[in-house]
Amino acid sequence: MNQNLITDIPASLKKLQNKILELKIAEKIIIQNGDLGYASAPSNIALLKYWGKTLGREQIPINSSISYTLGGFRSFTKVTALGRFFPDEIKSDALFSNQLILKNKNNEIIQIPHKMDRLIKSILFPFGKEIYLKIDSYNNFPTACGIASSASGYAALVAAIADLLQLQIHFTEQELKIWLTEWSRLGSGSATRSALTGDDKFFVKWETPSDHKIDFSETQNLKYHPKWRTLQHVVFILDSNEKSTSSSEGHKFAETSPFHKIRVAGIPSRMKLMEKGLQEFDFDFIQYLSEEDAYSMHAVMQTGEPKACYLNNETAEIISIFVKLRNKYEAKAFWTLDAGPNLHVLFMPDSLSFVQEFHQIAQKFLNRKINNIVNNFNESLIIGRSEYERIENRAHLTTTLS
Ligand SMILES: Nc1ncnc2c1ncn2[C@@H]1O[C@H](COP(=O)(O)OP(=O)(O)OP(=O)(O)O)[C@@H](O)[C@H]1O
Ligand SMILES: C[C@@](O)(CCOP(=O)(O)OP(=O)(O)O)CC(=O)O
Repeated sequence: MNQNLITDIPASLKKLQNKILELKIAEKIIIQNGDLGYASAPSNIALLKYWGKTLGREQIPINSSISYTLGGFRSFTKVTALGRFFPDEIKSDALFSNQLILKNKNNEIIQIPHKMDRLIKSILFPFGKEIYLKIDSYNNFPTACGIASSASGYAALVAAIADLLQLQIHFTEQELKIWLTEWSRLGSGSATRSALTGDDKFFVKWETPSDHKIDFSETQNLKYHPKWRTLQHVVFILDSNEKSTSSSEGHKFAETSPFHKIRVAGIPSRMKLMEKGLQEFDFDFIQYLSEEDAYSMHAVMQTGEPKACYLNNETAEIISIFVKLRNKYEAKAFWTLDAGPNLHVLFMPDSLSFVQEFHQIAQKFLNRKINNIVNNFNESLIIGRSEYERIENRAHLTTTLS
């Protein structure tokens, strides 16, 4: 097996790779030195979490998940085709991993993870060694600390390559959807939930196949009651340092926890209940299901071997403050966590004063300032330069609480 290429790709995606090859041979897709591709993808926060993968399969989750799209927390990615011959300025950087160079907003070169290198090589397989990519990518929020930067990062990268290849023209809508969601999944599981284009992608479901021999995992937007449109989201940053165990590493230990099987067995019924709660606007039930699943995922993380504790003492302390205060005010708000200590709070607009008071009390209790980022923008994945520029000018995150 070639370790540098993803081999376990679904038949539907293989078919699309063949289509790209045919288009290339027919000279309908011609990529020249300097050609560009642009995309911007939102992050997402799972309400029912993906934790653990199907053994022996590439990025097939052990359980289905549901997420809320964080339209304001975005990755912005530009890819440049370099062709076989690198310009001198790139050569002098001398830091490319055969297929790509990743740069951040300050033009600093970032180490390219092996899994990203492998993804790009696999996507560009129909082009052999004809295309090398320069990648400029940045996030408008802290990276790798539990705000799912891998979700937006990989979805934006895949979509920018789609733009470079002009797949919006060459593929049908359904083909483009499969191409984007499946390559994003193969990059980072949670990225598939950030890879849907078009309006109204607030809540997204990613389903594990019912039969584990099936190679395809479906991602789709969920129907929801229109009242959810006013849902607000803020993340309280307790620690913005990169976590020591990446989510990808953490998934590997999930099944060593005695609670893992129990959690996974309960997910199908919870999925149904959550879908119903979203359709009917049963806020209290969504609150209950989300908080329970966040606790149960972290219980699995903390009881595996080796243990991965993504939380810190402050997280537990401020959750306790949150819950006590919510009970007092009967506020419409709930918390959730990713693989990190930072607290995500989702709430209805009439509970804003509760969230502000919670913030004040939590800061007093911890005796320090707690930075927060408010998600103030709703937009799904966008592809292409003009849309990228439109979004880049508008998607500024603000810290508006108190
Ligand atoms: N803009 C980006 N472009 C490309 N890759 C990115 C980008 N942002 C983040 N990544 C990749 O995602 C990795 C972070 O992924 P990881 O799963 O560890 O953290 P996370 O996404 O914050 O975690 P979680 O999904 O649990 O919240 C980074 O180390 C980097 O490799
Ligand atoms: C805790 C989570 O955020 C885990 C996300 O895991 P990743 O998608 O980051 O992992 P890989 O597939 O290995 O890239 C929960 C979730 O987003 O569902």
